[in-house]
Amino acid sequence: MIFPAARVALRQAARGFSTTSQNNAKVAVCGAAGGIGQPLSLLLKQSPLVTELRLYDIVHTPGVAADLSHIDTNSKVVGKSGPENLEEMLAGVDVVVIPAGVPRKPGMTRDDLFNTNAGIVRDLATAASKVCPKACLAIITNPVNSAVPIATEVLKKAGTYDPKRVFGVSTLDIVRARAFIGEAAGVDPQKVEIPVIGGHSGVTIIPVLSAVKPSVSFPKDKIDALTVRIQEAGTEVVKAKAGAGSATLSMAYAGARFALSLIRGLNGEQNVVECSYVRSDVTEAKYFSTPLVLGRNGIEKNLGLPKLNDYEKKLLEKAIPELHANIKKGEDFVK
Ligand SMILES: NC(=O)C1=CN([C@@H]2O[C@H](COP(=O)(O)OP(=O)(O)OC[C@H]3O[C@@H](n4cnc5c(N)ncnc54)[C@H](O)[C@@H]3O)[C@@H](O)[C@H]2O)C=CC1
Ligand SMILES: O=C([O-])CC(=O)C(=O)O
Repeated sequence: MIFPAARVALRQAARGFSTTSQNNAKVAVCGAAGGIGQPLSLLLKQSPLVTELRLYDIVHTPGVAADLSHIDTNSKVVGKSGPENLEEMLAGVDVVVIPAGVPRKPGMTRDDLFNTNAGIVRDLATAASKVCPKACLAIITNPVNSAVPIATEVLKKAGTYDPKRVFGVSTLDIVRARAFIGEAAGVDPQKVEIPVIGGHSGVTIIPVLSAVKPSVSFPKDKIDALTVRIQEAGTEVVKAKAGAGSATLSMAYAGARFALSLIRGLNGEQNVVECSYVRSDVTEAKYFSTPLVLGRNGIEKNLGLPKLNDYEKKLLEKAIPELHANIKKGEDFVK
């Protein structure tokens, strides 16, 4: 006979929610004092899946850590700033989330951030390769399309590269697509499922509206408008913030969702699926976002391209040359 409490514990363990040894995720946030880093760290502090939160930035992290550490959840928070403390903050963590670097101002493209942010991503990946070589890296820093190849080349040089563990975070594109489709179709956005594939900038963002669940049928002009809005949503926020940065709160929400999905996969939970920009042989582009099953080793399985209609195939054709250029720029920076 199994007691009810034991039955619940077994069921929870099977779903990866055990509160015993499985639930022991150490997460580092690099760029933790920034516009994304602070609310992202708050959301991670709220999760029972995170047992230790390490906050790193070049400035202000001790204050952010002191503040968060007063929250009555069962995780330890430490925060140190300055490059001399970077390796200590990363040592032995399971997941490194990277929202470090400058954001856009109106009139800039994500690629305009390359010169400043490329070196930041390179240095953080270098430190990770030394002190947490098995960690999953979740890169939020723009331009994501080039930042993931940069991290990859650094890890390859260090001999610690595992393509199953390096992710570009494109979750905000899915979050936005759900919000906009929910609004347009009059349905609860939380019930909307949609793959957004490709990369994370302008035409490389490909919402697969033909695959929306529950199935909705929009007229052609609405499909055009929704597609462009999802592709340009980052710019919509940059314009609205009028010089005060880009999306931070929605990105923190999306970044926390992605980091927690990674941890659920690492914990052995089944059927955790997220789209993310990763090393890929699904299209001609070396890196591409498609739905992935996340598991104990990072990517368990790449679910590949969803079925595309002719309109979406044209979007894909337009995305590939830009992805090639963005990827090459990132690779060349490290080589
Ligand atoms: N992937 C995505 O969907 C999105 C990406 N982003 C990108 O995220 C990045 C951060 O954006 P925000 O938080 O708004 O910027 P922010 O300027 O508010 O914060 C960035 C933080 O990074 C820190 N930083 C700078 N150099 C660092 C280094 N070497 N090591 C550690 N930390 C360092 C800064 O001190 C600052 O606290 C930008 O590149 C932005 O374009 C923003 C929104 C969505
Ligand atoms: O637009 C930006 O610069 C920030 C970003 O990636 C987004 O909001 O999607």
